[in-house]
Amino acid sequence: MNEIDEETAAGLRSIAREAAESGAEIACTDFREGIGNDFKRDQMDPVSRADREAQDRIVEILAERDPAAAIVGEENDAEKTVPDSGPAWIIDPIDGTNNFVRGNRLWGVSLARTVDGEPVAAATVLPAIGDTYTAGPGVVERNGVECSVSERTVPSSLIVAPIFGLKQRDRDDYNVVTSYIHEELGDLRRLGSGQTSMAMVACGEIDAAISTVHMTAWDTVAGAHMVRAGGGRVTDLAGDRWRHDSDSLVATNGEIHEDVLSALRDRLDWD
Ligand SMILES: O=P(O)(O)OC[C@H]1O[C@](O)(COP(=O)(O)O)[C@@H](O)[C@@H]1O
Ligand SMILES: [Mg+2]
Repeated sequence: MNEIDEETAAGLRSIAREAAESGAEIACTDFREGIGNDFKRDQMDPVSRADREAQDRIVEILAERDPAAAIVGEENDAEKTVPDSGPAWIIDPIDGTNNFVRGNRLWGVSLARTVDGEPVAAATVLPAIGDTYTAGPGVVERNGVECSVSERTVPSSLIVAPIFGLKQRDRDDYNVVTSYIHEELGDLRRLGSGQTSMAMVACGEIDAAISTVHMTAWDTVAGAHMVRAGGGRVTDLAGDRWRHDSDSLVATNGEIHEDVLSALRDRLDWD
């Protein structure tokens, strides 16, 4: 973890929350208004005016409050790569756009602040549900109340979210992961928002989130930081510490981590 002093960390966390809330306010004006949307890669990859305008507003705020930091963002022409040196913000103006454009409340505005590629603060705001998750080094809060990962270890009690699998090419892996969950664990949650899924792991609402493939920084960095801040563990399938450029992501409450990794590796014939 990067060494930054407590006051700086608290300031960055508060900027993250304020900027995410401002983005959320913009997005909410279009929610359930039947405004329509375009598509990027395919029909399961929508983008709306709300995504673009929320990101623009967030960028404005960050440029004013933290001008030295680079900005990485999902939409518009923002930089797409997290810099390995110096400060940066990573923005997903709407994580869960498929839910958003259908009028489903499960979408969030998510921000992470990194130093040298490692997160130091994060916020994920779910305005339509009313939950706000924030994290600094070693602490995660939901609506201002400190939280932690679950303590569940019994396989049949675990609820796990696959957070990948929209792309057809990932469906074989996705089927392996869902079979594992159905055959060995308690239940599956597929929320349509990776950031929300990881915030929920951080606060013990679910027990793990899994992707067997690389995911973009705006879908992952804030959530991975929250899981660690809540006492959980985030690695790749090999068990190495997860980074924004890792080729897979396994985020758990920590207790179950080795068992989940080993079950996944067995089922994926992974070496
Ligand atoms: O399977 P893929 O294509 O990597 O997409 C998975 C990602 O898509 C999402 O469900 C939706 O992301 P956006 O709504 O920001 O486009 C992410 O939360 C999720 O983690
Ligand atoms: Mg998005």
